[in-house]
Amino acid sequence: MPTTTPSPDTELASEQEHLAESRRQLARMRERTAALDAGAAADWVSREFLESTFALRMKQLADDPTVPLFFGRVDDESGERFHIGRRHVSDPQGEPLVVDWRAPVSLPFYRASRAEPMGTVLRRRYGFERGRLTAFEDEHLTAGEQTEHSAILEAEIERPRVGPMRDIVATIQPEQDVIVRSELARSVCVQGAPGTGKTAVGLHRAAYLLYAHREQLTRQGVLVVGPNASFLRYIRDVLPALGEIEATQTTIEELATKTLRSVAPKQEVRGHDDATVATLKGDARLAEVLRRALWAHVVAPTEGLVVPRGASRWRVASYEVEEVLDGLRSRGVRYGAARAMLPQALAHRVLVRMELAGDSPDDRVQDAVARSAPVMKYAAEIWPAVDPAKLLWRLLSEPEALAAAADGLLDPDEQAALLWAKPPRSAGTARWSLADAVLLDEAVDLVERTPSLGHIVADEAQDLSPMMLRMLGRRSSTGSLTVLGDLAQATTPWATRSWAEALAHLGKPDAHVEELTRGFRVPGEVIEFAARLLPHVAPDLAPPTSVRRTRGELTVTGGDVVDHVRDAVAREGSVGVIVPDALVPVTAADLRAAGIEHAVLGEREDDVDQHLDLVRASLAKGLEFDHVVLVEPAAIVAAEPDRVTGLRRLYVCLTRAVTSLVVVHEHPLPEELVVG
Ligand SMILES: Nc1ncnc2c1ncn2[C@@H]1O[C@H](COP(=O)(O)OP(=O)(O)OP(=O)(O)O)[C@@H](O)[C@H]1O
Repeated sequence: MPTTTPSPDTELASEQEHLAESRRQLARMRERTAALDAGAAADWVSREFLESTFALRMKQLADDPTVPLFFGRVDDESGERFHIGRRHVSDPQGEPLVVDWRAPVSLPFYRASRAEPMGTVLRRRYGFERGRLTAFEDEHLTAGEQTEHSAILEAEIERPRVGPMRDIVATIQPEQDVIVRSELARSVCVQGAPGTGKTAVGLHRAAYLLYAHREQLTRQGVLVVGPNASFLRYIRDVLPALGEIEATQTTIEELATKTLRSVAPKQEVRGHDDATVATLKGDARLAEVLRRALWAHVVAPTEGLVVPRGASRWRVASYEVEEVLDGLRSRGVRYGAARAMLPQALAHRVLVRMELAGDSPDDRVQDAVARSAPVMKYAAEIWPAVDPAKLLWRLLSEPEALAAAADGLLDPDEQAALLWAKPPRSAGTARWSLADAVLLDEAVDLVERTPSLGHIVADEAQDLSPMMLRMLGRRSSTGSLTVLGDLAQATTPWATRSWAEALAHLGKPDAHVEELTRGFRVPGEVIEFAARLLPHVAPDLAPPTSVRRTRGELTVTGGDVVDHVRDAVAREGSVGVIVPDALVPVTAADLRAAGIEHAVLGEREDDVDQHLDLVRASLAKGLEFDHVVLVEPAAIVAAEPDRVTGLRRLYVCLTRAVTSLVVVHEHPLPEELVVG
């Protein structure tokens, strides 16, 4: 057994002194940064850069007395010891008092075991109470101890959940750490049962990569993509708590809206597609339809090019122009880039004619010819500029345009389904749906290459359509991805069927797929209950297990929802009342009438900070609460377009509880949930 408190008082006192000294040194580092003067910079650009660098550094050096400066220690064989914390702290001589958890020397803290001690003789974990170091616990990795049980680790996993998600830096598990520290060039896909820490792992990987490749990733950017705004609010504090404020956190809808606004300012996603149409619009075949529709704008010339210059008239025959077009088409560049090359390519042909006639024109002549009115006009006619929004608007409005581009790809029924019932008069007045905006993103990229970021973390990726996956794929074409999800929790009609398929759409077919099955959220009794649905929703997946010591409390009952909520609210920790979407108004009214204060998730900016959240079933994904009151499971299932999706939605809702789950129902439970 590792030794726990009570420990020798002197050892505890010495650790407390180390903490106090680390805090003093952190304060010194902060003072030094505050005294740095950006005014000495040579010009305003450098000054702005320095000022923002100093401001960032000040934020990173902020000391929150409630957050321990270090949480662990490793002693190696040579007698060196390293205290491990969220940030690096050193003394004036540069000697480290605390090393960053992401530094290579911290690795054994997460990975060393008795079987593989990695040169480490001791691993120490610290217990804190309100920022005060109160206990420690040692594991001697080279001694012949048998049990690997940590009370401090267990306490961290068992702690009640309050407010937004917290970092897990003190307790990252070896199988999670392998993902967190996998190299930047490598794309990783994590399939994981509910509560196995996918979101946590993705965020910690972003923090790790930003540390290990700071300069590159600050330049190229890191993006975290989550399913909706409430989820982003739930995770928003994790990266800043790890000192990382550079990563952008967003949703697919926000990304698509940005694209929409880039072609049609002030536009919003306002339209709505039914499930069949949205699924069709999310189909990867649409990428080919768009590509064909765009490139069909390049037309074979009916006449050759004539360029008057001085007394001469230079001619390029139409068959030669066709050769030029073929050459540009086969270069593998975007429509817009190839279009920009056309005048020069035509001018080059004119130059060849001049040379054949005995002239010796130079580059300046070629430039002048390329910029001349006849060449520009001719080029614009055979290779016109295309507005991506108009391109899409035409495809969705004009049956002939769609038929021409979709021939052999979409059958007549599919084409009919895609067309707007009442086409808007112009692209500018269209009510674009989310699926449309995603198609627009594809069209924009066909015209002009979308810049790639350094790394993207895509959470709940099982719910993305092929076209949405392509959207993220093009934003990481030269970067890498962390793809997180659970096929059993897929609830969109266009959800992916397999990770191999999703990764192919993302352009990363070789990404490594890891599976996590040890659950840190849902206690045993609750996860076993939820897992009854697994054979019906994802028969190929391994059933999740729980590492929680407590078995949890599961109650399946009738009675008044308000009474159950009242009981839950009286307990420690957060409470989520998860109801079928349609029951939100009546449940909110009942809670109000009973004087129970609550927030309706998704309605307010501070929703995830509340003690009690009323959560519509369709918004529960990714969240967790100490106590969950789940109302009318059968109605949650019935609200979805098909049974499997309904059962998956229910599986998501059943797996949000950390301590207790009360299922309240009047109608019979779905039969898949009843065994025997
Ligand atoms: N190593 C760990 N130590 C302590 N807590 C952990 C650890 N890993 C995960 N957790 C906790 O378990 C809970 C679930 O984690 P997370 O939300 O990342 O899981 P998930 O796999 O994304 O779940 P879901 O599929 O339901 O969205 C969180 O409270 C997280 O802090």
